[in-house]
Amino acid sequence: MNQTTATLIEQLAPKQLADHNLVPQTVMPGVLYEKRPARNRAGEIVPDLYNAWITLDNPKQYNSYTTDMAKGLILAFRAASMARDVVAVVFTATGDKAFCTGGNTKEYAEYYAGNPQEYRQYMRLFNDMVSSILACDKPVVCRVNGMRIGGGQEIGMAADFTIAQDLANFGQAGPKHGSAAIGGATDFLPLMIGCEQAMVSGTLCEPFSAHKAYRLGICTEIVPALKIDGKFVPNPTVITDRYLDEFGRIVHGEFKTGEALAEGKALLKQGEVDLSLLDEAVEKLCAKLLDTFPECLTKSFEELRKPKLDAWNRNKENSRAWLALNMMNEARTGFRAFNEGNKDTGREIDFTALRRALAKGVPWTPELIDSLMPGAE
Ligand SMILES: CC(C)(COP(=O)(O)OP(=O)(O)OC[C@H]1O[C@@H](n2cnc3c(N)ncnc32)[C@H](O)[C@@H]1OP(=O)(O)O)[C@@H](O)C(=O)NCCC(=O)NCCSC(=O)C1=CCCCC1=O
Repeated sequence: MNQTTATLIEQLAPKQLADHNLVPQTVMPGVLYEKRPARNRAGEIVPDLYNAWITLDNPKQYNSYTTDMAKGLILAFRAASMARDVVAVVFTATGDKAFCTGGNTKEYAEYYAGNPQEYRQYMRLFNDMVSSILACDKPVVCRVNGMRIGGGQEIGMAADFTIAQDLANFGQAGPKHGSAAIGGATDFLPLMIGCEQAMVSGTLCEPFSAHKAYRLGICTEIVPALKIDGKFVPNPTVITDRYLDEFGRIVHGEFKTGEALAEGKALLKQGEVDLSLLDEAVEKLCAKLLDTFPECLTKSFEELRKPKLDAWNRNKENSRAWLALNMMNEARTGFRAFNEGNKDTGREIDFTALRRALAKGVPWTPELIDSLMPGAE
C-alpha cells in the first residue's frame, strides 16, 4: 500500500463504525469462530485483513450439529458477514475424521422423536442455518476435513467452494435412518451432479469417495491426506490409477473391493493423516478471492448462488413441515435404531420386516416400533 492511501485511511476512516450485528457476537457451545490473518498469493500475511474460520467442534459425535450448534452457526455466519475486515469464510470442523454427519442422532432420538412440534422449531433453526450460509456476504469455502454425510453434506453443499482431503467420504443418510435428504440435498444435488446421480445418492444413501465427488462436480479440488514414510499417497482404498474397466466403464474414484480393498485398509493403518496440503489449498483459494474487487466478487457469487437459492427457497418450508410430522413415525424409528444400536446389533431397522407389516395394514404402534429396534427379540 502506498503512503497516500495509508494517509487517506487515517484521515477518512470514521472514528465510530455502525454495528450491524443483530446480537453481540456470542458463539454457542460446539461452534468455534476465529479470525485468522489473510495471506496473499505469495503466502505473506496481509495486515488488517482476515479469513473467518467457522469450526464445528463436536468430534466425538463426528461433528454432528446439536440444536445449540445450529444457533451458533447462524450467529457465526452473520458475524462473518458483518465483519468489514473478513475476506472469506472457511467452514470446517475439528479433527481429520468428519466434517459433519448431519443432525445429532442422539438428540433426534432422545428429544425430538415423537415430538413434531419441537422438531418444527428445531427445523426453523436448521433452515436459517442453511440460509445463513447461502446469504453470507463473504465467499464460503468448505474445508472438508473428513466425511461429509447427511445434513453435513447439505450444509457443505450450501458453501460456494468445497476443497476436500481425499480420505473423506460424501453421501446422504435419509431413507436409511428415517429421514429424507430434503434439508438441501434434494435441492442442490440435481444442480451439482445431475438428476440421475442425485437420485442414486438421495435414495440409496451409499457413500462415495472424494475422488468421485470431485469427478461428479461437488468439489473444487481434492488433496491427499495420507502420509506413508513421509510421502503423501492417494487414498489407498479408492481406485485412482485407472479411469476405465475392461468394459469401458468409469471406475476412477470407486471404492476398491476384495483383496485390493484389504491391502488399501492395511496401508491406511500404516500411515498418518496430515491435513497440511488441505490447508495450503484453502489458503491459496482465499488468497485468490482476496485479489478481487469486493463488491464485484460479492455480486458474482450472489448471482452464481441463485440456482441453489431458488431451489432451496422454493422447498425449505414445505420440507420443514414434512420433517416435523415425520418425527411421529419413520424418523422416530430410524433415529432410535441408530442411537440404540451398535456395531454388533447394527444401527438400522429390518426394513423388510417393516414393509411386510405395513403391507398387511399393521398400524404404527409403539410395540411395532420397539419390535424393529436392532437386537430386538
Ligand atoms: C456412516 C457414518 C457416518 C460413519 O460410520 P462409522 O465410521 O462406522 O462411525 P460410527 O461408529 O457410526 O460413529 C462414530 C461415533 O459417532 C457417533 N455419530 C456418528 N454420526 C452421528 C450423528 N449424526 N449424531 C450423533 N452421533 C453420531 C456414533 O454414535 C458413534 O459414537 P458412539 O458413542 O455411538 O460409538 C455413521 O456414523 C452414521 O450413519 N451416522 C449418522 C448419520 C445420520 O443419520 N445423520 C443424520 C441424518 S438426518 C439429517 O442430517 C437431517 C438434517 C436436517 C434435515 C433433516 C435431517 O434429517
